[in-house]
Amino acid sequence: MDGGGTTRGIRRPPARGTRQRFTRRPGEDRGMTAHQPDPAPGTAPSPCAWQDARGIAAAAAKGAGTQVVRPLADSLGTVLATPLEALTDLPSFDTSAMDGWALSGPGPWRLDPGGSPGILAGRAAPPPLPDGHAVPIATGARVPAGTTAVLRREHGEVRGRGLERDPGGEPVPWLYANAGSRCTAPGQDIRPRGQECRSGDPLLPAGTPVTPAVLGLAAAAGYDELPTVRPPRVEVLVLGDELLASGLPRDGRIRDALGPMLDPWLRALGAEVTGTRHLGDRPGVLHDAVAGSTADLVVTTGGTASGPVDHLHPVLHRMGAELLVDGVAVRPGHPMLLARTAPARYLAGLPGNPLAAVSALLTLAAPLLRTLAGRAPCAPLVAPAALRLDGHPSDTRLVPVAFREEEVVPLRFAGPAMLRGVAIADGLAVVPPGGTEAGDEVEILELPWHETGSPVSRASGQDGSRAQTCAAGWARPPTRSGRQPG
Ligand SMILES: Nc1nc2c(c(=O)[nH]1)N[C@H]1C(S)=C(S)[C@@H](COP(=O)(O)OP(=O)(O)OC[C@H]3O[C@@H](n4cnc5c(N)ncnc54)[C@H](O)[C@@H]3O)O[C@H]1N2
Ligand code: MOO
Repeated sequence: MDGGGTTRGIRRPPARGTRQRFTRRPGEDRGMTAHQPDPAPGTAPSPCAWQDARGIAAAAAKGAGTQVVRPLADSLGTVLATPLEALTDLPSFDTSAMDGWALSGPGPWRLDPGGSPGILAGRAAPPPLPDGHAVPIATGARVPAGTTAVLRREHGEVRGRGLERDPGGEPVPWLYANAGSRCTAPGQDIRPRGQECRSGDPLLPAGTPVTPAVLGLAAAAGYDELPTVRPPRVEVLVLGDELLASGLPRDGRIRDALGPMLDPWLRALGAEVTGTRHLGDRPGVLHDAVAGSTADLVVTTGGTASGPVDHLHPVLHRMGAELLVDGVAVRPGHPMLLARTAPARYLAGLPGNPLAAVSALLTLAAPLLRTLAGRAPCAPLVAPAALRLDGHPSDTRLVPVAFREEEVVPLRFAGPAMLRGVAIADGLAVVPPGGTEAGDEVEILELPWHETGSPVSRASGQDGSRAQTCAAGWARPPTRSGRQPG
């Protein structure tokens, strides 16, 4: 197992560790479990410890996911809303596992003359096979009642027996197992009905991501459609009069780096992005956009601090929104916030500095979306750091890192306003206050583009149950990105 104290490398420790990490301290359990009373407006601790902020975000939307039944073809990339039970036995009849002959009893076996192709897959129930007889059979065909075994074609030979002739004068065909063949033992090469599952057997739990293999299993088990969790709908509101949508920075204005980044990143986290709008810095426009949004989650960028045109807090206050997280003890991104703007409607306020926005996306939006999308919590990934990771005196730091063999190395250009480091990163290291020494294990937040082919999948091969990554991946069906909300 990979949970032993001596195991090194990039790995997922046992889930028990996850729960310990989210252990609540007295007075800080607000929002940590479903069905707990909501916090009173304005009582969110400020700033909130990073792990607590993640826990609050994960728990805030418990039970808010919506079930939708979809045709199989439209279910890829979603998550099962309910357990999947077999609608049939699998196989649903005793099936030949090989091309050859169905046999009854010990050989040699009498064959019907005429060289018929015998029993083919997809045909109705064949007549019973009398003792001492054989009949040609194809892989996947129903074996007739009375069959004791299937003999593979390469293990048998058809020939006459002495001078025996049929009424037409032709040699009577008999089937002989090849000399030394031990391939006629009872049950040989027969897949018995119900070998894989019985009707009603549980196949997959709720929360299972619908992968191509799940689609195949569901089809085999009799499903035409699946109960799935509707992907959470997210609207992105990009704030800032200084932002340009194209071209080179000019006249003190800069390119919007977050609009192009957030749409696909949110989709990779399992969301359906209904649109990205640029609102500038007008409080009335922001108010109307947030209040009028029908999205499950509104993600705003910028405006979280207390500058002259930072309107997010006043707008949320005017709306009577409930601040679940108002500032997090994390660098970068400490002004990030999470609010409930209406029942089952949330707003994640990402700071404007681009790496701070990434930090907030992973700290607040990702766990909330994971819950809304019906996905089970993901065991954290840990890895030893190749170098010392400098820490903040009192806050958690999130540092872009690259996987190198079985370690992670911190990357340059990791300032709050920079994206150069994270653009080549495999994950963000979670550096506790005070920092870590070279060789210390740190938690890693994976980035969705390193879901496959990374050392993660190799390291977690010791335990297949933990081989899934936290990201939802890039395989979701195309979205209506850019569409204005209706
Ligand atoms: N007096 C204080 N000032 C600031 C504090 C503080 O604690 N006290 N915190 C700083 C930190 S940390 C951050 S992060 C920012 C957060 O600011 P806002 O969320 O209000 O963001 P803005 O002021 O709108 O923008 C900050 C910065 O980011 C640039 N930006 C904004 N949007 C985008 C975008 N879509 N693409 C690229 N760059 C963007 C914007 O031009 C600013 O340079 O507050 C600090 N101030
Ligand atoms: O959150 Mo800010 O970007 O740390 O500087």
